[in-house]
Amino acid sequence: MTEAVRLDAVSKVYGKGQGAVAALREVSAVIPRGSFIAVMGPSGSGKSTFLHCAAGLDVPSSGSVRLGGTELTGMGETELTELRRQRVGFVFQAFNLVAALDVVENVTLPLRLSGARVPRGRLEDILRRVGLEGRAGHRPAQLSGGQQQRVAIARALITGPEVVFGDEPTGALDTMTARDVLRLLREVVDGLGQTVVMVTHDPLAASYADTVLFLADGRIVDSMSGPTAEKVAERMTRLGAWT
Ligand SMILES: Nc1ncnc2c1ncn2[C@@H]1O[C@H](COP(=O)(O)OP(=O)(O)OP(=O)(O)O)[C@@H](O)[C@H]1O
Repeated sequence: MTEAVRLDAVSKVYGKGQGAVAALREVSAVIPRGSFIAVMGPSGSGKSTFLHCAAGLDVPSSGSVRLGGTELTGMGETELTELRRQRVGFVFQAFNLVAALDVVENVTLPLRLSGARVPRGRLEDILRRVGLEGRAGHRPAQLSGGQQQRVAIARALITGPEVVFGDEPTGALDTMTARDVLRLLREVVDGLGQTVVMVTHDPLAASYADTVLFLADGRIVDSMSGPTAEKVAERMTRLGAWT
């Protein structure tokens, strides 16, 4: 097994003194390359903090994060920015597209920002995979929510990242559209060998993953392979998420 991401005893404390909050407490996890991982847990359990530390968006208070063998802890902000631009992709709940740019311009933005050439073949392949080949010249406002999230997924894939991180990527979508987007994420794992790590509140979304990690109070308290929506919901209820 090759490791895409490895966290060793990662802790994150926000604030100081009396007001300090331990968002992560010595979390260790290995994310295998080519796997689809969902991160679940009650509100405030540390899911976003986990994702941000794993992706180099946030710096742990202690412990080690490695992306494909590269140690992130100790890196300066310039180095981290470069790493985020070239080696990871992000998909957010709110799509975060640039309204004034069309589909192709949004998708290729990460490459253009780093001064890289846009490989035509890859652009066409990715647009086809996400089902947007007929929409290349459309602006975000001319697309449905599901289509906008497909643009965001294409933008996350264009640099050929080692890992795509999703923070509630289906949180703003209706159930049917969310399913389409989840199927697409599953396809990029199965078809492209992409690694995907996704935070979600939704047991159905988590059921598309290979493995679900459950966080509670800043710790990984459980994991589940071959999840079903029912089993995930049951586990979440036991964690007190919905009481
Ligand atoms: N920038 C911050 N400053 C202070 N405390 C923070 C900050 N970010 C998160 N926290 C705290 O850290 C803990 C974990 O937050 P985090 O956002 O990681 O949880 P979460 O599981 O993603 O929550 P949710 O499901 O509600 O989005 C919470 O107690 C939160 O209030």
